[in-house]
Amino acid sequence: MRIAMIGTGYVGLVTGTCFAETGNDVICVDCDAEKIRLLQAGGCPIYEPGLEELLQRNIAAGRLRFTTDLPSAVRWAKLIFIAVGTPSRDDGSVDLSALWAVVEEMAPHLAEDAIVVIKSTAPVGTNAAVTARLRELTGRSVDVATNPEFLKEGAAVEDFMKPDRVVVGARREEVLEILWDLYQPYLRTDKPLLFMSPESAEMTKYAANAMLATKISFINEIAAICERTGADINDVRRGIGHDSRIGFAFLFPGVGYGGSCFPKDVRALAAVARAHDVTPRILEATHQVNEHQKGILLRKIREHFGGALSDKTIAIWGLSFKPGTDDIREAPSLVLIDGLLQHGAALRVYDPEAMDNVRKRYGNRLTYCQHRDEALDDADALVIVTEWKQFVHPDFDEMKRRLKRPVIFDGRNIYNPHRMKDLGFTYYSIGRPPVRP
Ligand SMILES: NC(=O)c1ccc[n+]([C@@H]2O[C@H](COP(=O)([O-])OP(=O)(O)OC[C@H]3O[C@@H](n4cnc5c(N)ncnc54)[C@H](O)[C@@H]3O)[C@@H](O)[C@H]2O)c1
Ligand SMILES: O=c1ccn([C@@H]2O[C@H](COP(=O)(O)OP(=O)(O)O[C@H]3O[C@H](CO)[C@@H](O)[C@H](O)[C@H]3O)[C@@H](O)[C@H]2O)c(=O)[nH]1
Repeated sequence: MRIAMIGTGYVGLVTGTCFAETGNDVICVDCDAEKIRLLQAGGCPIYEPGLEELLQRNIAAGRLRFTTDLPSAVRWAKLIFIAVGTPSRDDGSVDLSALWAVVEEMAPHLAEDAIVVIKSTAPVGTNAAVTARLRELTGRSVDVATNPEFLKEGAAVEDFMKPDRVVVGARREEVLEILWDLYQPYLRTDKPLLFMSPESAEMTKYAANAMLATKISFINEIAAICERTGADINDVRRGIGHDSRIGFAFLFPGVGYGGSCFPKDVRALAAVARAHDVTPRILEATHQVNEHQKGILLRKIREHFGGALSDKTIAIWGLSFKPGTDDIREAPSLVLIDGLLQHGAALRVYDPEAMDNVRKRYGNRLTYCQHRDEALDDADALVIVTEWKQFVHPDFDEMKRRLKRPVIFDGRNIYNPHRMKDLGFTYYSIGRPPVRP
């Protein structure tokens, strides 16, 4: 199948590469000329486990190409996926300007039998609006399907190759058949392709993200109650997770959800609800709890040091919004860094992949450390924001030698409080009472 992927970001690049892997001819398009130049030169603009190897293999096989020339790519392709960003506006509603720019630019170049597939997350009604606009621009009826993407960053290739399900919203059976054929290699076990209306497909994407975000805000609220009452959230989490009606997934307490999806999609669905006279009480609560949660580490740090931080040096481990990615969009680490800087603290930071992105944002206001342990040198405390695997088993003796004081604020509950107490640390975590040596 000849596929044009318009928008070569986290989703477009992973999706395009994975389509090439099953033998399709794919051309990835982006208006960012620098990104395309890097990809054409064999580089990879993002960190995503397994992606680079897959990219190289498919480029070498001649199945995967990159261009800024949207018209030529559209003329050549049978399937045209749109995977551009759909960010939030200030009021929480979705900014679809990139998607509309693509629709306007592609229209004159669409082949007679081309199918447009919206992969970007876009609110209910977008498919109908794009269909109507393409009819105006081309003077004929163009097939427009909605095929939301459910991959997670840090596990994007794995998620795309082995999806729990594929959702296709389309108005004609023939379109479904073509997309079924495309996705069949990824659905070889018992995983379904679910066919529905474009409206239901659009809602499914938002409902899935809102449900997952709500679980996280729920457990973070329970963690806050645990902390005040002497209960341990980790025991409570296990106590409820074993109930098969509840399960364990997405019930890890932490520093709030970040990333380019949950924050914006919860707000976007709330905006859609309000626009249709539905009061989105749960969605608003989910968002508010999360905003509050992003401040939890700063509150604990200030309380520990009695408010003043201007003579303190804080070490931070983990800057990306989750492990396995270099992405810092809406990362809780940024809220913490902004707060600590505002209170005058000096910061020594380390992340295995996200340092370049953080450096672009903060310049020389932070000290960037090459190695995990280097960040600890002469710091008054260590703060763990992202649970990268390499933070789980540090040398605690070395940690104590390097830190000015043996104090840890753990935003991801990666250590056992009893052990930390025995090792001589003052240890704060989420939803568990603090321990002191
Ligand atoms: N990141 C994820 O994990 C994820 C997962 C599922 C769904 N989504 C959704 O997928 C969409 C894309 O997300 P992303 O994280 O890949 O975004 P991204 O910002 O990483 O990538 C978007 C790309 O589109 C390009 N672009 C913008 N306007 C363009 C135009 N007119 N022509 C060509 N290229 C253009 C940008 O230069 C950028 O490279 C969003 O709607 C998002 O909500 C994201
Ligand atoms: O139990 C948990 C699980 C996650 N998180 C946080 O939630 C955020 C999002 O994590 P995750 O969902 O793993 O990554 P994303 O790449 O944002 O993926 C989400 O958003 C994508 C974009 O829409 C969807 O495609 C995915 O299905 C959906 O999981 C991160 O900050 C995590 O630290 C928690 O705090 N506790």
